[in-house]
Amino acid sequence: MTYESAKAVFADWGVDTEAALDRLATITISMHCWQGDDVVGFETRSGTSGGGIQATGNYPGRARTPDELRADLEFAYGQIPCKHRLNLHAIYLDTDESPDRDEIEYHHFASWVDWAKDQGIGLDFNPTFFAHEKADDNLTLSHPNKGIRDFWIEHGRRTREIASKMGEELGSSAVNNIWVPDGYKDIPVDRMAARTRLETSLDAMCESEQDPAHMVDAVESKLFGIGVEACTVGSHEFYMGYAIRKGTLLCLDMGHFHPTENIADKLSAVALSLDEILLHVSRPMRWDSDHVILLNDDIQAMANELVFADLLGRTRIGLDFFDATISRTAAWVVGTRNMQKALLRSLLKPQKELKEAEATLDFTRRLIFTEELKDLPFGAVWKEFCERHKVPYGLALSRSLETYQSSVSERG
Ligand SMILES: C[C@H](O)[C@H](O)[C@@H](O)C(=O)CO
Ligand SMILES: [Mn+2]
Repeated sequence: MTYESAKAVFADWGVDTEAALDRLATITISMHCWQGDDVVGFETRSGTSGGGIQATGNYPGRARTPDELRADLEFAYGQIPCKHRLNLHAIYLDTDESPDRDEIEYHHFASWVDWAKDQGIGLDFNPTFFAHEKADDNLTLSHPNKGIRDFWIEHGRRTREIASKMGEELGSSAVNNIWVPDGYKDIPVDRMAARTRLETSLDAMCESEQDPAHMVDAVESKLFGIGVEACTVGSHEFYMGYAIRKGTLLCLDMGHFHPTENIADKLSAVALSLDEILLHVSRPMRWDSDHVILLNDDIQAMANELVFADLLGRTRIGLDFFDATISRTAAWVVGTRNMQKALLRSLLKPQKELKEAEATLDFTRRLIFTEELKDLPFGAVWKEFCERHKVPYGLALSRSLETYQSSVSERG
């Protein structure tokens, strides 16, 4: 079907495809650097990934240096309509020096900022509280040992300063997202002590005022991880309360809840108490497996909530998946485009009519509409979006992804 025919079909439903395309073009997604190298990073002194997260697979082509990662990112961005952001972790420093985590400084990341300027994109940042000998107990900011807590507090402080400078340099506020793996394999007897230590450490880490135009803090909860099955110190309730009281963003990672929980349902609930939300869009499979996101019901539900609850203006959309069994550049491209496709589908729905049906308790009409809408020609509108933004579509995309992958497969 041509775009013009599709446009007419949507117009019959009262939907303006041009308005949807224009809106989609304004939505920026923060693509995570760690899909490109299986969360290894560029430290010369770090350990294994740890912290209960695990990239599995050994597909060829893993980026081994900052230059390789940037080349892969440039290729991936070139296959995704519009400009997006890059989400960097603190282990992705670019330097000949070997600073420990409590010694990192802005200059270790300056090359990323120069590159981001060239690309015309913003950066986000994350302290890295895993893959380090001082995280081997699966306790960092909540560790009973003050020396270990202080080490991680200093790391976190530095990342806030680095994120702030990144945001200032790029003229675009960076999120500094805090996720710690802290927890217990077996049932603890003093959860309160651990949570009190985590709160005190977070307060110490975040005590310096930063200009929100340069950086904002986010806190990310989790249900459990490998090795911390019994208790995660930074649980959802812990961080929801913390974010509301302290005015930070709350990060909702789609892999960090019970498998049957509807994460999309949480958006409007937490949005009533928070100014801004950070999303880690991911795909758990039985656990926090971080599979590449599909255009599936969960992602569509998330996009629907963002659009229908008018939350796009105060939600920062980040991605969080890492699959090392497939081409890493293809993973970025397919996952990011899927997020955009879901948003486009939501923008192409007759929101007013659907809301009216619900408000008047006409649930039959709501059901008929939601089901009939599934047959609308979304693909033709997405194709138009790709063409307007000069990125490949369909088989041409497949060829482009395969050609690039062939060019990096020889990496050692
Ligand atoms: C690498 C990320 O910080 C990490 O995936 C974190 O966001 C997370 O989701 C841990 O399970
Ligand atoms: Mn996450």
